[in-house]
Amino acid sequence: MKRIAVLTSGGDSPGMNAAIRAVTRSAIYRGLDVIGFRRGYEGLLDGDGVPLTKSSVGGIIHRGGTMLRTARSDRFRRPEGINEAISRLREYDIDGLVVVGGDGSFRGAWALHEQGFPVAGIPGTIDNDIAGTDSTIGFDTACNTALQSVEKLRDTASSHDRLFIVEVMGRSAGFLALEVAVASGAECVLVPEVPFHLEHLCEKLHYAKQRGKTHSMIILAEGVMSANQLASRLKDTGGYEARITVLGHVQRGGSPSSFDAVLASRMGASAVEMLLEGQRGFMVGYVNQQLTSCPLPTAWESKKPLNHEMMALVEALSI
Ligand SMILES: Nc1ncnc2c1ncn2[C@@H]1O[C@H](COP(=O)(O)OP(=O)(O)O)[C@@H](O)[C@H]1O
Ligand SMILES: O=P(O)(O)OC[C@H]1O[C@](O)(COP(=O)(O)O)[C@@H](O)[C@@H]1O
Ligand SMILES: [Mg+2]
Repeated sequence: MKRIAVLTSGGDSPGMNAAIRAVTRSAIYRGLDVIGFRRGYEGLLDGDGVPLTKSSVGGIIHRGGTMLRTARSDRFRRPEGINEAISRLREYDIDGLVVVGGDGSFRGAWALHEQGFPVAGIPGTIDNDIAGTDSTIGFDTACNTALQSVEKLRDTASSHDRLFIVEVMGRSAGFLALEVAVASGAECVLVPEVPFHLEHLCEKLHYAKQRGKTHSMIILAEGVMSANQLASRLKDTGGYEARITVLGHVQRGGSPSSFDAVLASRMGASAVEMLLEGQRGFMVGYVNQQLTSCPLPTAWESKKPLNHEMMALVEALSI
């Protein structure tokens, strides 16, 4: 292997820059050239590659977003897109590609692998919805960003004796919502993995009030329904007046936490080492505090389970 490429794809996440830096510097350290493709698979199809050097990835480890930018690419999904991408990689003399992204990006990387192209995946998404790794790059930072906001909202909720609904990201995964709910001491958490029952939620709020609670926080993952919808259903069914806050894309920005910067650095370096060892079509994972690798389809073939003990904890600790 003489030259590898790296790209970031799907939703950005804090720590992606640290991963780009680690891939680049460890590859150069091992005598390889590195090309960065801008705007994910879209940029790969456009041939938008730039040489990455030791200095061009300097000063980025602490920066949120991704210096290579990212995109979602419909063109790439088509069979001709995959073949075109491989032609582009060959034009650039690339021997291996490192994809930093989520489950969708890994499906794309697997399609390249199935056409015989060497690929490695590094899990980068705030959703943490990737099986085969305990944590994805950006999840810890997003939890801390959301937590800061929930703590501020708790101040005003308690001062005014109010009910708040805080909508966090997660179209089909409740990892972020659950982590933030436990860390903030929220009264309720609603996640896509657990069926939602309005009556049950109203009962909970009712009993909380009876026990003397003057304010409550509901952490809602966006995949369940919007905060607006939940607020109007709570009003119609239980007569509850809720204030709502939608945290939105603020959760995707900011400097990576030390956990994410270290995770990204370790995963980036491992991806290069594993490619050099001859591994193909794999994802780097972090399981029980060890770096691991698994076949890319592990990421989406099995659904990563939510921690049910943590779900129960939200109930038990908000009495
Ligand atoms: N089944 C698939 N086959 C090929 N490419 C895919 C597939 N699913 C997703 N992709 C590519 O990966 C990109 C990023 O996927 P997306 O699901 O948006 O983000 P993430 O990787 O963060 O989950 C998509 O825009 C598309 O180009
Ligand atoms: O930035 P967009 O296109 O609005 O996407 C929002 C989605 O991206 C995420 O932030 C991250 O998801 P992916 O990592 O799968 O792209 C989700 O939590 C959220 O639902
Ligand atoms: Mg995804």
